[in-house]
Amino acid sequence: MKAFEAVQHYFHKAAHELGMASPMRKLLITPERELTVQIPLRRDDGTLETLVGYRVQHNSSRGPMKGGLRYHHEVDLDEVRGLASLMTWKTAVVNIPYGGAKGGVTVNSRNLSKDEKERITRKLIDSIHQVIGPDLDIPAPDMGTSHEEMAWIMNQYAKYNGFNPGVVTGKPVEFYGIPGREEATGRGVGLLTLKTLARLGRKAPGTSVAIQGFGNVGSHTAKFLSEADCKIVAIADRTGAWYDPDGIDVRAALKYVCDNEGQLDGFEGGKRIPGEELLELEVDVLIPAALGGVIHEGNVEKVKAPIIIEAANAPITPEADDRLHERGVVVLPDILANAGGVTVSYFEWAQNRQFYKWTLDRVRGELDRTLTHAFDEVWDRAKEKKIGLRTTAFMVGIERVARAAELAGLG
Ligand SMILES: NC(=O)C1=CN([C@@H]2O[C@H](COP(=O)(O)OP(=O)(O)OC[C@H]3O[C@@H](n4cnc5c(N)ncnc54)[C@H](OP(=O)(O)O)[C@@H]3O)[C@@H](O)[C@H]2O)C=CC1
Ligand SMILES: O=C(O)CCC(=O)C(=O)O
Repeated sequence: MKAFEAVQHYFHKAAHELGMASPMRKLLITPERELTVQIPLRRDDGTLETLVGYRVQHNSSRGPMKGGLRYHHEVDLDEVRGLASLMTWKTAVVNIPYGGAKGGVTVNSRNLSKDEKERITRKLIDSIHQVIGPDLDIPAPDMGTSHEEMAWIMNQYAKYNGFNPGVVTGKPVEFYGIPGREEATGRGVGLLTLKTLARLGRKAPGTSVAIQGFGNVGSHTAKFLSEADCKIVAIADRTGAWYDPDGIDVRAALKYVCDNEGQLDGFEGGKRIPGEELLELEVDVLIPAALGGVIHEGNVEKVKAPIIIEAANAPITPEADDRLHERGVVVLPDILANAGGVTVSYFEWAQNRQFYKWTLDRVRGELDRTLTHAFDEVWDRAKEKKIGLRTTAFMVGIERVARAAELAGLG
């Protein structure tokens, strides 16, 4: 199943539980606008490459559309469509006043110099500046992008539309960003992992955790959970996976990637194992925090963890999700588990609009409160109605979006 079809599958499952009629389903599932743009890239060596970029604006019923920008060689329109629609349900589950969007450029971000990344980012904004804006569509970081690209977006957008820092979130803290955005997704994943453990009557200290992906989300998740005395037994990035049943020294791993261009290659704090084996380890908690579709029909029977927290977007295919559900594996779905990032993006946007600075304590406090509320709502309803956590999270999101669409007169 392709990315957008997979999200539609979950949508229809939840819409069925809600008894939603098909005209409303059609309205909510159909993206409002999709843009495909050409990005000519002059490489540092003078050669010309033509890249393709996308921005899909899925739904604006609840407010300006919001979602990250991914630079990855597997990006295509279908993937961006799927991710954009996930954003619609994610912002609704945590009840922040946004719709959903996502963007991407098909390029291997690891093969780009900083100057090349800057040229790509500015060209992309040249092509989409009319359809983004603080009241329209607000990009943010995702795989392969960081605060640097967000600063260039703010600057390039200003050339067309004037200074307005609320056009993009995830900016450098000293350049209209907010303290705590960089850690926010991982902090949220960590916090909701602890809440899941607590609801299952398990204690955090000593809980073994394997994390796939050691970029923004994976590394901050590892840090948060190791500080909560969980035992991080495996970590991985594109260069491989590292395993130590006694626990990896997360601080050493963080320092290592900091000193080695963001990658774990050469890290000596664990036994090197093939990347795919990380997903099959006997651990209490498995946290995919990299690509989509990594748990699929081909490997789902080998996945042994009783708890999976979806830090990545769409890391489990629907076929594998069904099997995990049948086996009683607890899966905390992406639209709830990784919503910490967009939640703090909302705080950044609000701060930008007020020209007022929030403290890190305030950001963390509000983030924890927002996520706890959303988690409790989804968990309690799922248990009460005996419906899976993913379907329940979609139901909560869909209800809010449908209600807004009706109130706006579109229903
Ligand atoms: N950034 C955010 O705020 C949010 C991100 N997400 C989702 O979280 C996931 C990770 O995003 P983010 O951390 O921002 O991205 P980053 O680009 O910061 O990091 C991605 C990480 O995944 C690793 N990776 C890539 N391919 C593989 C692979 N085949 N096997 C193992 N590891 C791999 C990368 O390794 P390497 O460095 O070697 O390339 C890197 O460690 C994505 O699914 C994203 O959509 C969700 C919500 C918000
Ligand atoms: O911070 C944001 O606005 C979006 C983050 C994102 O792309 C995501 O949650 O998948």
